Amino acid sequence: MAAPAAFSLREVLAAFQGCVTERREVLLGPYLRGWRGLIRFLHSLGAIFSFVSKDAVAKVQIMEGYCGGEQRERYVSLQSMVEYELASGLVDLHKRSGRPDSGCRTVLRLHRALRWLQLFLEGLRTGREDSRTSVICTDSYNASLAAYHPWVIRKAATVAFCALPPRNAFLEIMNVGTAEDAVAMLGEALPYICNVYSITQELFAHHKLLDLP
Ligand SMILES: CCCCCCCC/C=C\CCCCCCCC(=O)N[C@@H](COP(=O)(O)O)[C@H](O)/C=C/CCCCCCCCCCCCC
Repeated sequence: MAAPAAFSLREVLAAFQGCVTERREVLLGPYLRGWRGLIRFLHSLGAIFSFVSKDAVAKVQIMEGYCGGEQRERYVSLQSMVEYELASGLVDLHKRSGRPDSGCRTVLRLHRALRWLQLFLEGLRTGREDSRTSVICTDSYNASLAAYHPWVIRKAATVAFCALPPRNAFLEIMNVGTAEDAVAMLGEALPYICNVYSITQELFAHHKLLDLP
């Protein structure tokens, strides 16, 4: 069996860069490719993060199922997905009904995680050489995703963060070159990630989809 491809920050950058169209639509193909790239990186951090990657993979798989399914033309962009799922009554708005998870609900979970990523990468980029990745990661998590997780997940996440390598070693395993090269590439990648986040936030707020159960 072929070994899984190594993580490439360049590919993640290209995916999030290619996500947004001139009409400010967010294309699901590149969006999910960006997530696949990030998950590859997570795998390289070891088994302690497997509870995180399992959940992220499950969510990406749900979306890939929709994007390759019978209604695939409705799942080209986040905008077309929201329009289709709302018009067809596919989204559980107040309580989960036992139906398959909607695309809107699933993307909302990834979208919240994207906010964590934005804060984490910005913390890494601007952090001092001797700053601790675990602290940057915990602070970013507490300022974003933690609000949506029960105690047991918050605890497990906080314990796992302690296993993260120091900042410069972390930057070096990004496969971009030196820590300085990685910082430069983060500076390039972040505006694209922020743009995808803001457009999605606006779209979900507009349709009152930010609290889906
Ligand atoms: C540019 C390269 C450097 C950074 C690379 C970071 C790689 C990160 C890859 C993936 C990020 C994690 C995505 C996690 C998605 C979590 C979605 C979620 O919130 N799920 C919960 C709610 O789902 P439902 O139950 O409502 O279906 C679910 O309960 C969560 C379960 C698992 C725990 C999630 C903990 C999240 C911690 C995020 C930090 C990851 C640590 C990365 C270390 C660098």
